Amino acid sequence: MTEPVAQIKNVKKQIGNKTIIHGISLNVYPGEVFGFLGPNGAGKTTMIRMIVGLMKVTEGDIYIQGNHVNREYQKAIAEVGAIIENPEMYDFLSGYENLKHYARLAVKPISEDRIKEIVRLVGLSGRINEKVKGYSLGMKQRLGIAQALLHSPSLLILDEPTNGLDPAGIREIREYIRKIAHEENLAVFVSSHLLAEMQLMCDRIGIIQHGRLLQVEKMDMLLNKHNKRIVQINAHPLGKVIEYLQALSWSVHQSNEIAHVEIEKQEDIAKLASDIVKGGYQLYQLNEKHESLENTFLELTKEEL
Ligand SMILES: Nc1ncnc2c1ncn2[C@@H]1O[C@H](COP(=O)(O)OP(=O)(O)OP(=O)(O)O)[C@@H](O)[C@H]1O
Repeated sequence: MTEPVAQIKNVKKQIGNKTIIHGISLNVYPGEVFGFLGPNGAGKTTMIRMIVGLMKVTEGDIYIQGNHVNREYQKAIAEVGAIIENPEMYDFLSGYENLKHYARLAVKPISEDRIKEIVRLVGLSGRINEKVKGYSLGMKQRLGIAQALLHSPSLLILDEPTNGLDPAGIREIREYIRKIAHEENLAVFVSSHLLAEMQLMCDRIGIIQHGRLLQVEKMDMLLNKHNKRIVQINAHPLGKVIEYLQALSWSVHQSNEIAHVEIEKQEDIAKLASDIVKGGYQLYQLNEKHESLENTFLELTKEEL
């Protein structure tokens, strides 16, 4: 079993008498993009600030490559590359000069080859000698990622990396993030409030709401689980219809005077209607409802009244 790069163990955060994070535990593994998904105010930035040691945990522990973030800060932080607010870049310098400047500030020496390799990885080789002021926002983001990766960290943390980007920019960032995770065997922890974006970028996601982690799941599992096709039927008498359908091996459950039947393909709809009528029951209504991940996410994070 691969060792996790980041281990978050029962972390709590309290500010004044307000609990912002209520005991979150999760691991992030090398080579994976882990999405931290939740609505605004859920606690994503607070969690990230604790992971990078910008904020103290109230309770619990965070380890990066086995180093405790508070007790072994220098060692832990050497393994982290992060973009938390917009990366600071000098507009009047070229992308390359910016990276050179950061390389000089680094604790460990960074080779010329490493700079070139990172520039290639974020797809800026052709434009790296141009001044940053001519870059698109997406290019600036990628330069920021390059800067965060210069010292070869094991964990890359990105807080809402697609904020402010146009659809083409979002797509680019998404593709580069996936590529970097896989090529560098890097653990990437990325936060967002946008499900559609996370769906395409992440290998696993954790859903956070009101400082609680509601669910952690592999993306493909989550999609399979929630991409069920459901047919809602209203038939009479409903209880009997449900028993009858279950006896015919349909997967049925009832909610609010409606029966929900799971189907796999289009033809199942005709078969279902025909079974009900053949059983001698009255079919009043039948319609398909797509249970998407989006609905599930909205359901999960719905504000409690
Ligand atoms: N210093 C603070 N004092 C009191 N409350 C705070 C403080 N910092 C954050 N909070 C509260 O903690 C909650 C979580 O905030 P946080 O910024 O972590 O959420 P988020 O998920 O990152 O949302 P967003 O995407 O809007 O930044 C919010 O309700 C916020 O108001």
